[in-house]
Amino acid sequence: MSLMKVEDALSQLLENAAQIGTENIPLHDALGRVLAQDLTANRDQPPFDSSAMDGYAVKAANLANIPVRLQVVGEVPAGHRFPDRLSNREAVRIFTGAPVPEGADAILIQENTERDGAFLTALEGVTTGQYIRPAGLDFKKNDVLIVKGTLLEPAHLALAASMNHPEILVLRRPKVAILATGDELVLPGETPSDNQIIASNNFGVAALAKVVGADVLDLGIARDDKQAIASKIKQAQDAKVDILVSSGGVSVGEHDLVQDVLKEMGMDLAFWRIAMRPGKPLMAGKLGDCQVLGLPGNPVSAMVCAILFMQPLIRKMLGDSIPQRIERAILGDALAENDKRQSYLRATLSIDDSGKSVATPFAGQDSAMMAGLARASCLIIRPPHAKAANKGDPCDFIRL
Ligand SMILES: Nc1nc2c(c(=O)[nH]1)N[C@H]1C(S)=C(S)[C@@H](COP(=O)(O)OP(=O)(O)OC[C@H]3O[C@@H](n4cnc5c(N)ncnc54)[C@H](O)[C@@H]3O)O[C@H]1N2
Ligand code: MOO
Repeated sequence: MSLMKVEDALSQLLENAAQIGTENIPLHDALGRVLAQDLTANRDQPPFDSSAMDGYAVKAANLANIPVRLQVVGEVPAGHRFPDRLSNREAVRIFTGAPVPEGADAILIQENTERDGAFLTALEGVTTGQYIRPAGLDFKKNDVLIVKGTLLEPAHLALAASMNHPEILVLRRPKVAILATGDELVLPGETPSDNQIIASNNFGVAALAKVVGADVLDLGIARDDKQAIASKIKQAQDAKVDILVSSGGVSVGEHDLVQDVLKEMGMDLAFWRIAMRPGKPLMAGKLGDCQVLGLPGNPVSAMVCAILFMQPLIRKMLGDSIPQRIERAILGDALAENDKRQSYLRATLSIDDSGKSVATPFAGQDSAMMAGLARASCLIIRPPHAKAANKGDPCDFIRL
């Protein structure tokens, strides 16, 4: 059976990915979410000419010759307003953020004054407009300040608050169900028999889904039994998940039942078996509206396929126009000629003396070895049939 090219499989998967729906959420919950509509200011900021300093609101022209004595006719803290108009040779005690009284056109900072009861002496001159923030300086009502599609960061939330939006329309988080399959698996903390191992894929794959903005439903482990697998898949359907990600049971052995069960439940198979290492048995399909990814069971294969396919799928659903980022480095070690499968080699990243990124592959690349994956900081991409490469040759990589 021929193997599909990685790039073809990925573009087919992403082509089928519809953008997720929207929901209105409180601003406090919006960190890391994707804005679903342009956000428009509901008011001017500041809404009035306001003082930028603690000091005195004055007429700049009165301070042409200093020192000069002015009468202090009132006081205006932030949140209040001076009720009258300032006359010549008058000043109003003012604090940062307070509205500038009518008739005043500058703020004299208090460090440049001497106060003497109801009078002050101005020791320095001021220019017109000094230390006044005019109304609308930051933004004006109806300005679009955060555009649709923005990944919301802390500064966006502060800005949205000052625009007077208590709630915000964002893309829903894609819901991802995660299922492990295999008689040999038990959960961490359970007691494995002599023939069993601890299931690890759900934990790594769930985390990879969460970091790109998904909600995860962990379905646990299904035994290698059609009924058991079908009942877990039914659970995912009942929860109306957007993506179902299984691991294990997608290769060619008699106990690899996942694809059969899914097809019996109505899945349209999109592709199965990719020219890549690790991850050859990767499978994808659609079960109703739900995208299905069948990851291989080997722990590194499951993680690498989740990075290469599941994460871009989630990102695409969240409107990311570049769902996968490929960077360039030079090799920190020589590599042998590659065969027909595109390889993803666990490697470390460093910076050499000239500032170039250097990717150095590990010697051991077995797809069952998790310790190495946890030490890796990138995956070097080796195209099919790549010629032997020397240390210092260029390479592509995906950052982990
Ligand atoms: N004759 C062939 N045999 C295999 C082929 C092939 O093309 N022809 N492909 C190999 C490749 S490549 C991979 S990758 C594996 C993947 O097979 P499955 O997806 O069917 O996975 P399993 O057989 O169920 O498990 C493989 C391996 O991974 C362990 N595993 C499974 N789930 C978990 C989990 N949740 N946490 C930790 N470890 C897990 C499982 O115990 C097995 O050791 O097939 C090759 N065979
Ligand atoms: O290609 Mo399989 O994914 O590990 O070894």
